[in-house]
Amino acid sequence: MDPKVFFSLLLLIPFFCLYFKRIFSKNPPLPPGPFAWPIVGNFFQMGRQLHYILANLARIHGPLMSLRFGKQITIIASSPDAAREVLKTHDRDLSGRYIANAVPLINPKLNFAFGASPECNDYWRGLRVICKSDLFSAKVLESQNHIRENKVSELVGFLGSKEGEVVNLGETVYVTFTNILSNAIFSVDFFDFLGKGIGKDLRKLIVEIVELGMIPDLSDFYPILTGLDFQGQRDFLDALIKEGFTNDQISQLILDLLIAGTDSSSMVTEWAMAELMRNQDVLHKLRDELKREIGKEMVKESHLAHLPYLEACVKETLRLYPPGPLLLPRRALQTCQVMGYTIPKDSKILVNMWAIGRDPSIFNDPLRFKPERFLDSSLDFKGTNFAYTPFGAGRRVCPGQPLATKQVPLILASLVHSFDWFLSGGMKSTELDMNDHFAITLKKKQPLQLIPKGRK
Ligand code: HEM
Repeated sequence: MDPKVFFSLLLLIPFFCLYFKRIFSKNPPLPPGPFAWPIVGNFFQMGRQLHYILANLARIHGPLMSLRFGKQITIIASSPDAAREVLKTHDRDLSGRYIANAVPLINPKLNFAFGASPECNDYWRGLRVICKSDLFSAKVLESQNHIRENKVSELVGFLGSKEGEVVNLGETVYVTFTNILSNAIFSVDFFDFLGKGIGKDLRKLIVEIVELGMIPDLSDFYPILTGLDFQGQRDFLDALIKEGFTNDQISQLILDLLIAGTDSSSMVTEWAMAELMRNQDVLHKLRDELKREIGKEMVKESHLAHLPYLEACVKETLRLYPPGPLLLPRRALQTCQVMGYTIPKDSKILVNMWAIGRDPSIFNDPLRFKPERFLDSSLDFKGTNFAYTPFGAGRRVCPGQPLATKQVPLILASLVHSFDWFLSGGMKSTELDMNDHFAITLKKKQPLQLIPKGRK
């Protein structure tokens, strides 16, 4: 046989195998998706801005789509119905966490993790219960509101000292979000606004994990925490110790909480401020509400319940810029059938919440920052309406949501109420770069640089 014909036939074998497998398989097919090349699959169709690419592909292939990367199958849900199937109807089967081999969120020595726990095992269950009752319950959060208000007043003090100077807004509020969490657990600040303090290396460590996907040396981190001897606030730590968690496991848990909770909250605040700078009419409405309800006082948590426009601004920011645009990747614990398609065991599952939030068939004029759309809307953060679940839903729903939805509005309101803000270098608000950069979380590509001026 002519070698050319022979090699062409050889190349066709995988296609024939796939064809016959599909014809004779008893299972329904995989969800539709773009053509996958042998071995590399859809690798060359992907890129860094995965949320955009997946949204465009879903327009062609539908709300439940599959991609292949080598042997790995990835399923993407891109509509409220598909999200409901993944996060509610098949929540149990799809409640594993998919962790890429390169990202070492699970310490191999401990074989222990929380957000990165590969399945909902006893460790994970124990941690969820303790977090819910001893860190994020309404009672605990209420008893710690002085911590958040103190940290926010330090933030306002620091920004006051920077009047007329350019500040990197995201990095500045990041310090406050970190110290809120470190004080809630240990009664200590991890670092100050100059980056000095016991947790000074923490930022570098988290950037390595979250943005660069690098394998950091966690052994530097554990002594920082264990060295603290768990002083101060004891309830959360006592509950963990009582349940038999070791110091190393507790350190790993704190690292998980810091990774999941601090960047996400600072990003939302940064995006919200960027949108307020671009939409001065919204900024003025928000200011009017704050002035009406609070007068010249500092913003307190007790004010938040009376600030519906502030809440709408936060919700609108989370619609356009969910820090987890694809939520956190899940993993199929077993093969199951969803919307008439087969999802094989160990598939990676993504929910494109970013695409759902920008879908014109769900949200009118979706690219406009229009908080008013949330004023008379029943959409909330509970994860029951699948057109809007920035905190996820089901078993793996964000446990930090009760804290996040207190601290983000508190800080945003304080920034708006206490300062006038100007863009650096005389930039006009229409020139503000709103491009994003997606690396696990959705960052602003150009950090927001603003100049504060205290309001009288
Ligand atoms: C605006 C802020 C935040 C947003 C938008 C957010 C969003 C999310 C999302 C989408 C998930 C994945 C849910 C799923 O798989 O269905 C998640 C998981 C998680 N979040 Fe948050 N989060 C925020 C703040 C926080 C805070 C403040 C903490 C804690 C201090 C936190 C701790 C966690 C943890 C531990 C997980 C993993 C839960 C698990 O796998 O069981 N998050 N978050």
